[in-house]
Amino acid sequence: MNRVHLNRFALGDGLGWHHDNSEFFFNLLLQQSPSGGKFEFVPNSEGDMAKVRTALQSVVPDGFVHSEPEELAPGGALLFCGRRSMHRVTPVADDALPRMTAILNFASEPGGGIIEEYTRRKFFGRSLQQG
Ligand SMILES: O=C(O)CCC(=O)C(=O)O
Ligand SMILES: [Fe+2]
Repeated sequence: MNRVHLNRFALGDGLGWHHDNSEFFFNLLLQQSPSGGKFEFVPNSEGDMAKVRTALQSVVPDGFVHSEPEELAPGGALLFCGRRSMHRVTPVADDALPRMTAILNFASEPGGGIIEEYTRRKFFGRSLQQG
């Protein structure tokens, strides 16, 4: 395992479409929002610009975007290859409960899949590195 982080998505928070640079992650759902805050993905989009462009359009064909299973409840988990399949978290639309996840990222080589300074700041708003 190369990295662990906790995500908390409150009202209006989401995460845009992206591919991860880790090999895969274990995503433990701690709390789900009643509305929005859904994990969505486009299977096998890595290197497929047509799929990437389609996902970025406002209207996508039926069945193009997949979602985490409806029955995934807090305490449930996903094993996901975020390098291979573009994914996002839709904005949370309810201020009663934030979506909260614990993400364990795995790399096959020591030091692999480390996220760069720019991405750390964009994702997390801060970084341990100075400057
Ligand atoms: O919090 C989630 O459910 C997914 C987060 C994610 O895609 C990531 O941390 O790279
Ligand atoms: Fe991700």
